[in-house]
Amino acid sequence: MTKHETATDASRAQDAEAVVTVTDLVAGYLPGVNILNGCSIEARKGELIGIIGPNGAGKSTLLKAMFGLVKVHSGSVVVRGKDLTGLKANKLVARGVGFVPQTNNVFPSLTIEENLQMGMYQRPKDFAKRFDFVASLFPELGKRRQQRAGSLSGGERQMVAMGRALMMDPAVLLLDEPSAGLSPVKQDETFLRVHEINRAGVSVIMVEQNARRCLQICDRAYVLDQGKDAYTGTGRDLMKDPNVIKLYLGDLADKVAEADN
Ligand SMILES: Nc1ncnc2c1ncn2[C@@H]1O[C@H](COP(=O)(O)OP(=O)(O)OP(=O)(O)O)[C@@H](O)[C@H]1O
Repeated sequence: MTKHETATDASRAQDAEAVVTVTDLVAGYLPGVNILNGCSIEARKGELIGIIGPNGAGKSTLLKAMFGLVKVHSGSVVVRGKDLTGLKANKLVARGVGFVPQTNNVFPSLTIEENLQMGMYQRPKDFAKRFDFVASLFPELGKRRQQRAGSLSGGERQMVAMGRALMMDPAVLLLDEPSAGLSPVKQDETFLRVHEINRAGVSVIMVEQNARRCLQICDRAYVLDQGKDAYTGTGRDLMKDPNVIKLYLGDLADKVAEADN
């Protein structure tokens, strides 16, 4: 049974408090050129939120704007009740926001352990405790802590990058296309790990190109179009929504119908 099929999980999440509320975000890389055009999303405590949409819709830009890497022109990013709009990344990390970029997300010349230390430079005394937590989610990282990250496979690097972001005990983890460039088997493994991270109590906002898998594991998702949240709902509802299918999903709905039968 996938997560979105458990009614109790869904209703629990609906009652939960908001961890992140993004309201009417307008942001872009260049003056006068907005990529986000009034985008609003919310993640409640314990939720796994998917962000999908066509190429160039602004999915990665949304995460970067939330993480202080793209200039916000208007709108707000509120985390656990505090307005953190436009704060720099290091301040956001200290306030409970973790971010895993899509590429160049490990230090290849450093060992796994050193990579994880880099995630904790603001709170080094808690290293051992947090390392144990990360190693409980990713046992391979614990066993191979002295191995250089540059010698790891793409899937293993993704785990190091997620592990590093988890070191600061984030309330919300922002993941930019964690399955990008991985084989189908490794993609499945990565989604499983994301699900486990979420089950360990971390709210997750995940941008994904692999819409079908994303909608299968998330509690709710947003479909972005032209820098705005065009549709939202549970994964299953979105897969059946004619507007979403027309905009983005194509023949995905047939596959869902097949799976239902
Ligand atoms: N560093 C940058 N400088 C200027 N424009 C950028 C930059 N990065 C992205 N853009 C532009 O912002 C728009 C949205 O890009 P973004 O990467 O957020 O889309 P996306 O929905 O994540 O797409 P994809 O699924 O293809 O990764 C695109 O038109 C892109 O060209």
